[in-house]
Amino acid sequence: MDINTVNSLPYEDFVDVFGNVVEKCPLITAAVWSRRPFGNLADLEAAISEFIDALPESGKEGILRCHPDLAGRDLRGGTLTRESREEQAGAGLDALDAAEASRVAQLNDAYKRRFGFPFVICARMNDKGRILQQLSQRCLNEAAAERTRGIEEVKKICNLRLKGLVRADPPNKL
Ligand SMILES: NC(=O)NC1=NC(=O)NC1=O
Repeated sequence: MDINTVNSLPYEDFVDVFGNVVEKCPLITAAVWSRRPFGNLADLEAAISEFIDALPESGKEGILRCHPDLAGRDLRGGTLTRESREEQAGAGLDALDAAEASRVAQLNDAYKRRFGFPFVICARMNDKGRILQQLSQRCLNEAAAERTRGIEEVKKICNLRLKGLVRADPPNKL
């Protein structure tokens, strides 16, 4: 779809298409719809980013809490969203051996106990080795730093999901 088509979508279709670009946060999509027309994909990305940045810390933590654990209950139970399932499988998180699965679960729990929100990373930009390394390393950070970093990862996930939906190049004028 090109940006002209995006701009022409009625509200319901816009939310149907873009409602999960931020995992389980269709509110963000519903909010930025009124910012149309978007000049290009970067404008749409910027509108989402600006909405997120304007949230209070509690709102940012809420976005992080909407994310399923990596290699967690939702993956095991088959209740991941399509996007999340593809992302986690792409990083090999659906093929962990028992030791890896146990380590990820233990680190995810430790991370959540420490910060009160889950570890979030853009799975498509990492493989399982780096995700495990980041998970153990980021457990040691301060909460404010992890809230910021988690939101940065949310934006990376969002941008990749948007790129799968909207053609970045300007529509052909010819
Ligand atoms: N906790 C997470 O980081 N979840 C996820 N990262 C992704 O890239 N997809 C997810 O579901």
